[in-house]
Amino acid sequence: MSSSRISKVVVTPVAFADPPLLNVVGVHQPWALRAIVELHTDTGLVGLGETYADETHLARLDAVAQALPGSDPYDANALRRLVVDVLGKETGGAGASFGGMLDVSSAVDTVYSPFEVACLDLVGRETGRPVSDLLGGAVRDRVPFSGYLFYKWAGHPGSADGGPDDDWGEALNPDQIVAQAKRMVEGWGFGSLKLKGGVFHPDEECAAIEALRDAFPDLPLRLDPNGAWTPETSVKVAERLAGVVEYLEDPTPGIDGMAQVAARTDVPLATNMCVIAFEHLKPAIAADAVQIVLSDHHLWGGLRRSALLGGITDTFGMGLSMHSNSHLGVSLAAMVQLAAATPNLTYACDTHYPWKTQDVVRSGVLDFDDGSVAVPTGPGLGVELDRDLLGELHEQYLSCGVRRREDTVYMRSIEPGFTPNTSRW
Ligand SMILES: O=C([O-])[C@@H](O)[C@@H](O)[C@H](O)[C@@H](O)C(=O)[O-]
Ligand SMILES: [Mg+2]
Repeated sequence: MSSSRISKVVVTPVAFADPPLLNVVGVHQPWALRAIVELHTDTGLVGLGETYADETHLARLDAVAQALPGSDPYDANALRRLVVDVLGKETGGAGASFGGMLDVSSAVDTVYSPFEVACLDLVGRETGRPVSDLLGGAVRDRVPFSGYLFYKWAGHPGSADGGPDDDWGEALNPDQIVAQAKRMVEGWGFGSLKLKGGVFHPDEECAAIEALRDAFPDLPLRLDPNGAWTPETSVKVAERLAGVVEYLEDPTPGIDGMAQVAARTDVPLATNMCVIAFEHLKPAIAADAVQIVLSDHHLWGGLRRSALLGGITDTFGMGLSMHSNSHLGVSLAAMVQLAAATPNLTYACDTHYPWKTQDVVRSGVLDFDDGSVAVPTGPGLGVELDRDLLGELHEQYLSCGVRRREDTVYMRSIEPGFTPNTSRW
């Protein structure tokens, strides 16, 4: 049993510049929000976690933060009980939604996650072992990621008061998507590519995938329209892209819809939308609705519960990949430690990392080489906060005016008639 106790908890909301990336529900706002969690111990250690920073979520994090001092960082079960208890009092256990696309059935897993990660970071620092060791040991020394391609505008309309433009340029047709992919592959070495769809008619998005196939004959490809298509359209797309994509991700909403598609195609179906909690696994497996689950420690209740998810997918012969949202280096370190200790990670992980230009961690640890990140072998997560950068990104949070992710609201401020494309085609 450790002698260290959590003595102080600091939750810092930060904002970082985000390009106008398009998706089924709208477009990314000029600023993406994250919260950095610091757990300080009475022995002078600091453990780190990172999560979403929508204001409802922040209030829940703060409520847990107030109750945490005095806790034992080794006692994950007590931490979980504390989160359940605090959220029960504060919220009645209501769920959460991020960006109008990611719903969580219970806030407990999402709130618990950054504290669990920070506790594991602390335990790793105290014992001198990387977090991957605390999850069962690394089975790989590098973690592969896929290049995440987005349709996007050249810049944020009205960016003078909205935030800085990016240097990626416009990507609204197959040639521009191929150019974006070339930059990703040349700059980062990605060995697979994922296109975020749900923006244009499926024929246009299939044409982009076919252009990527011509440009990169050897790279596995994925298309994720976040449920923009009906089951019927999904089957047609699967027929067209059979042998071209390694999987289709959430072509249509819901376990029932995915099951209808899966029954009519051999193209594997992946999800981070219809299986987002443990209670969804049984009906999805029974209906053979999905062949690949995208884990995400931010949403599935931390690293150990994500490892449990990996065991369940293995048991049922399902594939396993990893979901991402706009994130910073603490999250990347946690993703890498988890992936390192997950034997059955059957696909390269998603990451939004190339889209950001700012971070809160010291550089030089999580560099991409050949599309993969070397697993840090030092104590804990293996990353250190840069306090100047943390302060800078916190100032941006205070001044940017964004308090929650609202892709649809932001899109409507530019295209007033916009309605989300869910099940549109
Ligand atoms: O960043 C985005 O716009 C993505 O669409 C993200 O919100 C999704 O949650 C995610 O990447 C996905 O795979 O569905
Ligand atoms: Mg997805």
